Amino acid sequence: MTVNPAHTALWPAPHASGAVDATVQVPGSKSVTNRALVLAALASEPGWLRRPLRSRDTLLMAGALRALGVGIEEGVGPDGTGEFWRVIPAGLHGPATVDVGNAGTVMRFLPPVAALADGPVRFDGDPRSYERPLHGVIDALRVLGARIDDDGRGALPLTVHGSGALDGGPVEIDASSSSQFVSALLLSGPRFNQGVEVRHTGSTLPSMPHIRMTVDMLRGVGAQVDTPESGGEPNVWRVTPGALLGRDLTVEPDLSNAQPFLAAALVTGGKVLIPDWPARTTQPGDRLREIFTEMGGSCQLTDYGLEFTGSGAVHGIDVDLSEVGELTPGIAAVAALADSPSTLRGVAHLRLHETDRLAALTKEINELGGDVTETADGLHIRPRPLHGGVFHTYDDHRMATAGAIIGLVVEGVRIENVATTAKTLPDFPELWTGMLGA
Ligand SMILES: O=C(O)C1=C[C@@H](OP(=O)(O)O)[C@@H](O)[C@H](O)C1
Ligand SMILES: C=C(OP(=O)(O)O)C(=O)O
Repeated sequence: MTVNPAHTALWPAPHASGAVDATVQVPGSKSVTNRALVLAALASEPGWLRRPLRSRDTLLMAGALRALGVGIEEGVGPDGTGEFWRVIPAGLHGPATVDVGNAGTVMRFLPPVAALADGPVRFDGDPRSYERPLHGVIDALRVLGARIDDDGRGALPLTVHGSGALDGGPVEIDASSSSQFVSALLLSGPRFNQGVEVRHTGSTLPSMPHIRMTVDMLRGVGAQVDTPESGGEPNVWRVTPGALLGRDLTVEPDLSNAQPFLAAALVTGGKVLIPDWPARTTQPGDRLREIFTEMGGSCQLTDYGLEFTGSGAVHGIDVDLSEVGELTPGIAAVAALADSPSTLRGVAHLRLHETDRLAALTKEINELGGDVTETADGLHIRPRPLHGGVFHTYDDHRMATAGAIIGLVVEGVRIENVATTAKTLPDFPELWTGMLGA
């Protein structure tokens, strides 16, 4: 967790002069867009993604698939339907080079795709990508028949020597450091000769909604998937080999990226409407309805979207976030402004996210006068009056949005490298000032 010396720009986080009252159109989900791209690339016919997220992580995914030979055409649909991407699957070819940036979805979901290519595919990325766990994918692919050159650390950089096909079959992995290991193997599973049976052997498994999203989207393109929830064995997922359909999919708004805007209503006692909030979704951000209600707000899901209202009071919370880890920075920011202490649990794996999120949140909130301590698997947050100062982001988009939440009620917060929000929400500064009516 080091401050990036290349990023000295400081963004004065806007201070809210009163209760916010805004409608915020949140761009598409990163997790849905990148799964949809992979599934469309592996399909046996062209497909469409409407309102895809255009951000660093999704453009890296699209760029990588193009490098492997997949056609991705971009366009704008008729009035009101927004942008679309048309994905035209093709034979997957190496040699190719993939830049994963610091995108967990790209570094985990694409090595199994590369194993199906007909030549070597080299994976590289940001310095932080070398530290993020990948052993679950590398070891599993070797068991399933792939040849991979790496430096033995179970991490990037590496080369997958695709041979045009992969045997597949049963494999055991420990996915306690990232659910994306499971998702990665399942997404390409229909294209393995024997399909895949993934058995998770670790003691914990984070981010279950994201695994459900993978299963749901696989079924949506015609794959047969057996899961623990559909009567299978606990911790075992089975994907049958078979062709995938091309789909016409409209991407839901990113509910985790809706978080700072909902938080704005909560901490200012205001009101925010997020249009197109899905009535049914696998996105973990949907849990915010419950979490932010417990922290003092109230919400109503209507045909227009989610209307979230702050009461003026912000309460602490004791909550297990293991299923929804990516919400932790935003919840920690709200908790630092609450009227009682909070305990956030079940998120030890966040130490290996974009940055060590537990250390980064502790340090940055405490430097504004807060009282946060790290626990073995989370944070203990005792609210104290905060003051302005620099909020470092460590190349982590969710640190930047967490700092912005605090800046709404604490004057003089300056966010270092707010541009890091481009990972999943390039328009964040404009959406944020727009919400405040600036
Ligand atoms: O599959 C996905 O789209 C994601 C899974 C989660 O990863 P971990 O299980 O590694 O936390 C989540 O934190 C990440 O933002 C997106
Ligand atoms: C953990 C995250 O991303 P990634 O997909 O890179 O793991 C995140 O977006 O909070």
